[in-house]
Amino acid sequence: MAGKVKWVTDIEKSVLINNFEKRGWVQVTENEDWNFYWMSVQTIRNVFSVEAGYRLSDDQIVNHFPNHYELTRKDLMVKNIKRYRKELEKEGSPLAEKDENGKYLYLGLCVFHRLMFSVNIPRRPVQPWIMILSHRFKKCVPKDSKTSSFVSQSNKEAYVISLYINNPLLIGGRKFDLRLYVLVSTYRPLRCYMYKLGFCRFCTVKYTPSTSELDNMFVHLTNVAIQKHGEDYNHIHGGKWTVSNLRLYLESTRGKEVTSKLFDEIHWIIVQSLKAVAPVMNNDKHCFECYGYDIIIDDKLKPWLIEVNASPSLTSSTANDRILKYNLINDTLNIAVPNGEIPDCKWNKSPPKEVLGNYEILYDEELAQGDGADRELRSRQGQSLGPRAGRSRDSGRAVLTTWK
Ligand SMILES: Nc1ncnc2c1ncn2[C@@H]1O[C@H](COP(=O)(O)OP(=O)(O)OP(=O)(O)O)[C@@H](O)[C@H]1O
Repeated sequence: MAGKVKWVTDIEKSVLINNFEKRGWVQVTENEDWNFYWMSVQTIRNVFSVEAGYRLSDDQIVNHFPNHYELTRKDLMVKNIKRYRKELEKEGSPLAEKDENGKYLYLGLCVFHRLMFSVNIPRRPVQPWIMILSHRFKKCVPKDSKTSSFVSQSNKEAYVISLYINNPLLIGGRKFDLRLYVLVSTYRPLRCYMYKLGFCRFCTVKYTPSTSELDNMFVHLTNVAIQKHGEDYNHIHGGKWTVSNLRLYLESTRGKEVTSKLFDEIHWIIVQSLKAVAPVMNNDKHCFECYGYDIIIDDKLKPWLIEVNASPSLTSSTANDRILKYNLINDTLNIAVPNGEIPDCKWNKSPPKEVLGNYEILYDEELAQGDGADRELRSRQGQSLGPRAGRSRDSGRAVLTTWK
């Protein structure tokens, strides 16, 4: 058995197990010597807890960073993005430029989320809020803009409340969101990859911003786990579109230039969210992580980051889904475990292009060295102003946003 990777998982999904078996890896239990552990977020907490006293050896790797929640908990993500913006502002970075109303011109990345323990909603305009409580959803609208409060059955639990995007881009009258996969192999230096085969998840019932339908989950929540219980759920396509279909649709209905700008902005948001958490992330050399980014596009074609998932679902709702997720894991393993051999966590985590499969480099801090904020901004302004005015010749090596 020497020389073969020994794997464990506590997530019994065929797309994982088929990939391990295809490589001729050997299954062991967590109490035996293992090299590769694809684990849930609960297990990673235990592995890295002080009480566990676990020390991973150089030939062991895992699929999470210990404090991934700095990115994947909505309120912490917001806190980190705010801190990142302040730091850029202090440095006098042009990226932190604001408009005349004090709004960041380039760093308005995500929906406003807030962790709350009481029931008062921060005072804001009449826009609805979405409240997430113990994985169950309750939506609420301020009763009126002055009181901005509502009655809760329990005020002991923690809530995350988020400003609700009530003007989503609709296709066929339906709301959808994007699920994009992003692999981070190291945070310092930051190196991340974008998976080309993301998808859109559509609601089964036509959208209306009317408050009378606010309780209708089939109108507002794009989660497959919810939509599959809808009367109109289609089990063949599962209410999904590939991102490339979305791109084609937008190019033909809105034009190539705005579509390109939208995708550039999506890539920009993802890179900036990762840069915001990089300084606080425990960049343990045994770790890599494949995140599921959830993005909603509004009717002005502005993308909003809703959430980042550390354990994106590996459940397959359709035949295409199964192929996609199998390939996602295959390509992820090819990057995380070079040549499928016993891992050495000290390798430089810079795989050759040939093994990337459907991943492409989204950002590589080492290649970007010397590019600096000015250059990033120039490329961003170039995109916003139109036909790539500010793009510099080789910046595309480092940042995907400049060569899509
Ligand atoms: N701020 C928002 N504006 C508009 N729609 C939203 C917003 N937040 C969430 N949604 C909708 O609700 C759905 C579920 O939200 P979200 O993914 O944040 O919940 P969750 O409980 O964290 O779900 P999971 O972790 O299972 O993905 C999203 O897919 C999206 O369709």
